[in-house]
Amino acid sequence: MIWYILLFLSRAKEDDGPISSKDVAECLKCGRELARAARRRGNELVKSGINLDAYTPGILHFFSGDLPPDLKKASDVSKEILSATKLLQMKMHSSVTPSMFHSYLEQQGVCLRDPFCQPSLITCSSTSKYRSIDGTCNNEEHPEWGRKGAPFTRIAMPRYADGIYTMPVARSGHSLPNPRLLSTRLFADRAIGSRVLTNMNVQFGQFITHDMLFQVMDVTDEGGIQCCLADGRDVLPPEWQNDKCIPITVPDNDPFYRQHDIKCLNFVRSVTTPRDDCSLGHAEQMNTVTSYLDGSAIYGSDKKISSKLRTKSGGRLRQEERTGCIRGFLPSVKDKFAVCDLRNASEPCYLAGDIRINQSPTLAMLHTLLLREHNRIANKLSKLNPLWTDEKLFQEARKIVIAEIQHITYQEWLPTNFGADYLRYYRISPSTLYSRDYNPEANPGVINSFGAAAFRFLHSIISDNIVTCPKTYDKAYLYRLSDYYSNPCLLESDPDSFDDVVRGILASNAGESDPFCTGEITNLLFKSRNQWGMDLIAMDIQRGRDHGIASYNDFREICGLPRARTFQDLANEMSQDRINALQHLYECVDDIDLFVGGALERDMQGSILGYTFQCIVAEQFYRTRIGDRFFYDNGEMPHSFTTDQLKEIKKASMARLICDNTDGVHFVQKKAFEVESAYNPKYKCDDYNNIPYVDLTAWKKPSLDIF
Ligand code: HEM
Ligand SMILES: [Ca+2]
Repeated sequence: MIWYILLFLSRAKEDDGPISSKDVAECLKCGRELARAARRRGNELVKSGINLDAYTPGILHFFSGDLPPDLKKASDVSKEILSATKLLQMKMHSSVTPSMFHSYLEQQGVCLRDPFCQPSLITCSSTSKYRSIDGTCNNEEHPEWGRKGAPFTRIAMPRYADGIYTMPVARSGHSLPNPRLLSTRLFADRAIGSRVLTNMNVQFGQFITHDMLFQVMDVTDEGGIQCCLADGRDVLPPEWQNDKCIPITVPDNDPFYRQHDIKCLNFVRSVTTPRDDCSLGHAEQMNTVTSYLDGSAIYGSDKKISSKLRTKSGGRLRQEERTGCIRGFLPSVKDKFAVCDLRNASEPCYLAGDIRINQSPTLAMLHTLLLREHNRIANKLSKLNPLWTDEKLFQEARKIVIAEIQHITYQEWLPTNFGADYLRYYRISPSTLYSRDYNPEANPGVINSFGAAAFRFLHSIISDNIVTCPKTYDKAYLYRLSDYYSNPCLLESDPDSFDDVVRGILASNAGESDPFCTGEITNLLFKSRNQWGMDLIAMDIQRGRDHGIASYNDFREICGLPRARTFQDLANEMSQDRINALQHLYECVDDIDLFVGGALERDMQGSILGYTFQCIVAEQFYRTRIGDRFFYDNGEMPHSFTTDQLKEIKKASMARLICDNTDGVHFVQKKAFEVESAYNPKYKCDDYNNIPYVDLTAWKKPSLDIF
């Protein structure tokens, strides 16, 4: 067999083998035509009325994802590359397996030639003291690393059925288990609350997710893609389906959807992007935001958006005033009904650096705190340095806000969730003052299995309700999450509402990190005015397959666990009843999806994750720290903070962020990601010993230092 592969590859290389250079050129040409035809067909389908209706879960899903126009070309080129790769594969002898084909492509290095694919023309100024908005030039050798629009990186070979892009199948060649069935059988709704974590912990997790990654679904030039009959009673017949459709079908006996007669949940494949050299090969998905933890959800990932968000005076971001409130609110979007699910135009719909901002009121609340923090800092800096220009004030305030977010993430959020011991073990914790770990060889790109599987497990800690709490703390009001998707109006019912939401999120417990998930996300996601919505867990499983994420068993091996040969080999990591459930649903232990297997593992001590997810999440946060030239505590760089400044930044905390940016929240527990207790009492905001204050006088410069 090996002999045959070698012979085959060497013949192919000499051009007189099964594939000649003429064949390759033909595949590239036809690939382009096929991709263009698919695009025309997609547009025609939408124009002929197969589109997403208003007030449906499908359209709300598209509200929180749009392909920026400047990334459309990359998406189109990648479709041409994928079609060409498929055509080339079809020209191969039938005995050529996907992995042999992969080796062939690697050896040959066949690339699409398109002006778009010229070696990157990014020019970097080596003296810039500040990060770029789009993530370019952070790494001086690889200015494209971590940029908006970069491909997600992989730490395992993809498991596409054809090795290129088709959805994965079981070892036997049968279909993998239905994602909705897996969701109902393994991720049932049982209201178990975390004993320790607050809902602020959940909200911050979603915020840093949105800073680091955003995979968007494919769209046509005419609008979003519909894969189900409009009433959800069935999938569309194949001749009416866009080729990016991967709808989730609902089993007949479904415990929830049965009563609503829903058989199909709309679902569309993610946008793909070429590798940097436009080489032929398997699909890579696109990250449409900067991978760095760099506040991109606040400031935007491209210059145009960033500029739209600024006042252009005093270094401030745009904000709106509200009667009865001291502090500002996020600016409003122009066309509210295009991205929010409002009952009337007086309800708010906000604009920020990330389009997902309005997905829930608590997400918009955290964005508002950070907007206020930026403007608070810009105002202080301007008082300290009256000669600083708008640009200087903006960049310095942005740099401080990003440093605070990185500090809160690495010193507060990660240890709370994953255990301080593990962070030390995986070398994630930064040092006491400066760290010197920047490694220009480390690609800070987001790992596909982190975004499409491991980090999504935190969907299990979302709780049913949004809680609000008045100043007196004598009552708590509960609002169902599903009544407020894409509608942040809870923040503005009256002048106290914003602070009531902050008090509520600090006083309410997150869900437990277990494979039980609230029906608010597994039955009612984006329900709008309907009685039913989508299933986020089924989507997580389907998304993992869409991205060709390697199996759970592959990741066990990558992370250092023995490969399981039988279901029983999982016994060290999982309880017997979970093993039994898996055995009941999957044909073979190799078939288990990463999302499912990882979610069912026992938690590591002190962590909300099991061994395999912990390993992937740790690898990601390690890369995010050591691969970022501008990481906040990097020392000895032209842009490094001075010792006095860094000491101040390291006083930042979630509790302080709340104290400084609310009108009427005057008491906060020191560890805001954990519930109040005897060991974590509330302190007054002016108790600077217990809730330290970041003193900005360390930023006062001699008056000549204007820029
Ligand atoms: C109310 C709370 C939340 C809602 C409604 C929500 C909803 C969603 C939706 C609709 C998607 C896109 C699904 C897809 O198309 O594949 C998504 C993706 C994701 N979510 Fe959440 N989520 C929430 C909270 C969280 C939290 C707390 C975390 C983690 C700490 C998280 C992590 C992720 C990740 C990593 C992705 C993939 C992002 C991407 O690739 O663009 N989410 N979420
Ligand atoms: Ca970012």
